[in-house]
Amino acid sequence: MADELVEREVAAEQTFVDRVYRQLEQAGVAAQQLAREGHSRGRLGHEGGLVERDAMVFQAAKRIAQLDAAHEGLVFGRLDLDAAIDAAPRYVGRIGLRDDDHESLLIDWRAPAAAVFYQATAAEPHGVLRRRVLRSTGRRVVGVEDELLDADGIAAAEEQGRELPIVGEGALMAQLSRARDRSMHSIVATIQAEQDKAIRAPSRGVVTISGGPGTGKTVVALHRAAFLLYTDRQRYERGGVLVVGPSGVFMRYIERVLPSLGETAVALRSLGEVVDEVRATRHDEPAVADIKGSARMAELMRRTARQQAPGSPREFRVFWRDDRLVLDRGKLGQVRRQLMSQGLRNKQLPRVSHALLDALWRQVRGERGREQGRERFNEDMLSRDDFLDFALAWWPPLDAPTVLCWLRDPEFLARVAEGLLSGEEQRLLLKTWADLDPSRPISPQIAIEDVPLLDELRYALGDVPQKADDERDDPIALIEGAVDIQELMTASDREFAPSGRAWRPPVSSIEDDGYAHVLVDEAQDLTPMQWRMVGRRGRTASWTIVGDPAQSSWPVPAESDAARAAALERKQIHSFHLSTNYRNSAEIYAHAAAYAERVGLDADLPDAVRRTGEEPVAVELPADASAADLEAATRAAVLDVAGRVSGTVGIVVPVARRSEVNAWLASWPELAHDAAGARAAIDSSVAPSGDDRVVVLTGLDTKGLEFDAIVVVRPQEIEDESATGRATLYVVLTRATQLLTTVG
Ligand SMILES: Nc1ncnc2c1ncn2[C@@H]1O[C@H](COP(=O)(O)OP(=O)(O)OP(=O)(O)O)[C@@H](O)[C@H]1O
Repeated sequence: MADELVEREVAAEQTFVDRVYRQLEQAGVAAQQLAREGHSRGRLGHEGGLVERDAMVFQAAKRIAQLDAAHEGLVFGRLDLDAAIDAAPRYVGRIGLRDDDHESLLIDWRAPAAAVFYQATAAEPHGVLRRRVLRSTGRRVVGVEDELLDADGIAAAEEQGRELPIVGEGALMAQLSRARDRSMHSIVATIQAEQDKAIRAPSRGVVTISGGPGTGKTVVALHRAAFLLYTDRQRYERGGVLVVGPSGVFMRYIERVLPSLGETAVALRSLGEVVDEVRATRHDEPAVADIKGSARMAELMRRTARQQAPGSPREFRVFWRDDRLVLDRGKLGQVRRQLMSQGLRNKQLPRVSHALLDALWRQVRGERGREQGRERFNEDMLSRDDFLDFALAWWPPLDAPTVLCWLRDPEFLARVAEGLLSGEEQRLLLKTWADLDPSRPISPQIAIEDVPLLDELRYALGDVPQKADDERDDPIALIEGAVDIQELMTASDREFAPSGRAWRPPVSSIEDDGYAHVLVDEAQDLTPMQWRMVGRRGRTASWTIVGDPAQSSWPVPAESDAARAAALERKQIHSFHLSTNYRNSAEIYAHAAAYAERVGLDADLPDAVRRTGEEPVAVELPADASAADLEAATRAAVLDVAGRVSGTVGIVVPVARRSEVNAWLASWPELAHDAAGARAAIDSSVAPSGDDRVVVLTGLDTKGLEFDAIVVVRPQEIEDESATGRATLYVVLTRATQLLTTVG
């Protein structure tokens, strides 16, 4: 009987869903027609606007269908309201859709009319009698999950002949228990009331979202990005939305959420990719990362950007008429200081030749020379290769990678680091910079921690001014300094560039860095230097900042707080807090919370709502256990959990054991062929392919991710690995949805 009832309800919903898809196909036809007409009609008045909207809806729906056919349907929610409000059901979907009469058929989840779907509770039903979530596979409805919000209301409705049965076990629990795969999924169907408030917060100033592990901070922030695009598409599409997360692995984990909501106009960048055209993927060791992240590096970069280019000429001599003119160190020093005082280094390029000519002209004393005058002098000088070569070699246009490479020289570093860095700190930095080579692309040579330094240099150097085309052959423009830098560099490069690399202007300009909205995830981990870098992208933006201080891996929180405050200037802050852990089973989270308490982390402890009956398992090895014992115990643990969950398994290891454990995995035949088809991925940092179910990660790699099962190898070593090892281990212990085993 109960099954029959469910079947009947599912069939009824299928009828509606079929209608939605038919309507969508019509939108598709309209969209194609629009494309054929070259958009000419789209801009004309009311009718054109409607056709254009059809096209947009169709495109968004196509993207969603491609991405999520196997998981989530376009239509996911239904509300039955008090007849006094509306006796007809209202449907909520990932996009909005109208029928032929332009009446609403499906409400976009972000529209004000859909808010009640998320905000109604039994205590405050807002006129909602029943909330229903439709579970679908592609176009097929496979189940419904109902929630009763107003029992008296339903009884009254049934008296009036409306049938509103309650079926299913609750959408949230069904959603939370599903097996995890390699991607984060959208939660549109089950957004909870406290999350909805953060998603729909007005877009002014800064919205902060805090909460303990697994409370949905990341997924909520992404839905907020989609909400902002919906509410003010023009502004956010034109200005851009930047989402910054901790790692490439994390960005790949979250990259499907926004497209599955129909949004693609968002830049997802890991901290190693925030600067255009730069892509760093590896971390420095913790001691080096701590130095490179500290606010002192801003001063170091400022000083570096003001140094004379190593290897540049220090003197210029020329005969003109009856005079021997000399620019020696002292005179050049004066010109340098004068130019530097006028603004950013590259911005002075157009003034360089003029300033040098001034200094030379002051030395012209002979009668013949004075009589011929300054104009003639300028013309003569500017037609001499030796003068132009000198000018450009002495004050070359500089890009940030070239200047960063200056720091590989110990003497240079000692000079600029005076009073800023200890000898030991300089030694640690040199270890990572000694092999920098300015003639090779910079990205593969640098660590994630170097990227903010490059950005700092970009801003300290300034952009190289572009020369207007009509000034090309104008000698006056040349004197004014509008030299064609590219052409002249070719000559001077031959002599002065370290390896003959011709200088090219960077493609990106610091003026193009700004976004309309900046969303920072795992914000507790940003170093002061990273805050400065991200801050530059959001000077005029609204912000969403997401984090949990107890999960922080930055050792000097006060320094970071100051940098964060500076990045946000005096923007108004609206704070939201999430209090339910949707990831971990209650058993796993109790274990992690007890750990946090034991080691003295000041953790924000959310409630975990889902019980599985599976307690975490601790496998204890004797202190003198051999490598073979550790491997055997790890293998047993991994095979055990891999056999009991159908989704992903993470093996978390100390950094120093990473390659060792990867080698083990490669030699375990069971893993390659286990019953559930698990295949070992070799090392997460090389981007395992999509169907790999088992991955090896270090503690820091796990930030923001989740797995059905986690096996932690030697947790004590992870804790001892860095100054913030306890927080890292706490992160690791909060990654599993179903099973947690530690092998210690
Ligand atoms: N309302 C919801 N409905 C269904 N699933 C949810 C909901 N809220 C969160 N989740 C799920 O809970 C898990 C944790 O979410 P998320 O990763 O966003 O949490 P977080 O607060 O960023 O975690 P952490 O700080 O530990 O990295 C995800 O699988 C997410 O899909």
